[in-house]
Amino acid sequence: MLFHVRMDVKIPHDLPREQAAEILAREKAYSQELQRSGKWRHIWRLAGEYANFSIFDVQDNAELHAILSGLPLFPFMQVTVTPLLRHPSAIREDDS
Ligand SMILES: O=C(O)C[C@H]1C=CC(=O)O1
Repeated sequence: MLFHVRMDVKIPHDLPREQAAEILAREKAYSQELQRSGKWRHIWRLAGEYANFSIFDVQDNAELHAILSGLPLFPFMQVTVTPLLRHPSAIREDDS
């Protein structure tokens, strides 16, 4: 199942710098591992915002929830999920 996910990040200003750096390093490693696995298909920065648009390809809602709630930055994110399905006019074969 494909999901569009918007992640808006708000790290509190009073979070110690070293703690923020450690969380960001773990976030990057977690994200890149999921990208290598094929579950996190796309990640795009939204210009001018500390936010991304991502596409996930997972088994079901439960797997998506487990992945998102495991993000090291999850406590500092607002996450918006939109389930996707193939558009009847789509011509790319790998878009499902
Ligand atoms: O920077 C972000 O958009 C938040 C988060 C998502 C993946 C990652 O490495 O950081």
